[in-house]
Amino acid sequence: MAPKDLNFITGNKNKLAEVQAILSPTAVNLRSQAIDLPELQGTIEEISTDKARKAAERVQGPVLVEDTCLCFNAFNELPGPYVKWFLQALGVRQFHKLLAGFEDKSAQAVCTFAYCEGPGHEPIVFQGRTDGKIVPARGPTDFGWDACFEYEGQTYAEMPKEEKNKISHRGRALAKLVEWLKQEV
Ligand SMILES: O=c1[nH]c(=O)c2ncn([C@@H]3O[C@H](COP(=O)(O)OP(=O)(O)OP(=O)(O)O)[C@@H](O)[C@H]3O)c2[nH]1
Ligand SMILES: [Mg+2]
Repeated sequence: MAPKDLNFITGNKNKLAEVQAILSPTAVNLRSQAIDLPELQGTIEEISTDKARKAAERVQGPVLVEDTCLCFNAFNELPGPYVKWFLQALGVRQFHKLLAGFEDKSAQAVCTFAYCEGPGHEPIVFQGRTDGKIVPARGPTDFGWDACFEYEGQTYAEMPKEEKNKISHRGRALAKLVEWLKQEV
């Protein structure tokens, strides 16, 4: 794969750290600008592609953006793209109580990257999904809902970072992005 410059636009430093770690063994040169973009209400793909178009307009060049959803099966996929506001309102210690009245605690973490070549270009989407379940918080609480998302007996927060990145929604989405970059060159 030839070196490829990507400008990752995100206001979330934890996302950035994971993307840097996952892409570090590849030929991608990652830079980033911390811009908190307005987000549409809509399907996961609509939100990510709209975010990419807005980011490309803002920086007047090629951009990579990402939107993360947490979909509860008992909620028919909600809170999905709106999880940020639920987490902010409840805090990570209370987050699992959302599902208190439901037997089904299963959830999917969904990460959707959108790459846009520049203003006026159609964004391309790369999505990764990981199945897990929502549990009372265990492990460090410094990143989002990591402490409440259990995958095969461990919460994301309890896993060493390299382990999380291997099986995470973000790791899986970036594997698709890297495959695409290889074919592009
Ligand atoms: O425990 C977690 N493990 C993860 O792997 C993860 N990835 C994102 N998140 C959180 O889920 C919401 C997504 O919202 P989101 O995609 O709009 O992100 P954001 O607004 O923070 O940044 P950005 O939109 O500027 O990129 C925000 O609350 C993020 O903190 C995660 N939490
Ligand atoms: Mg956001």
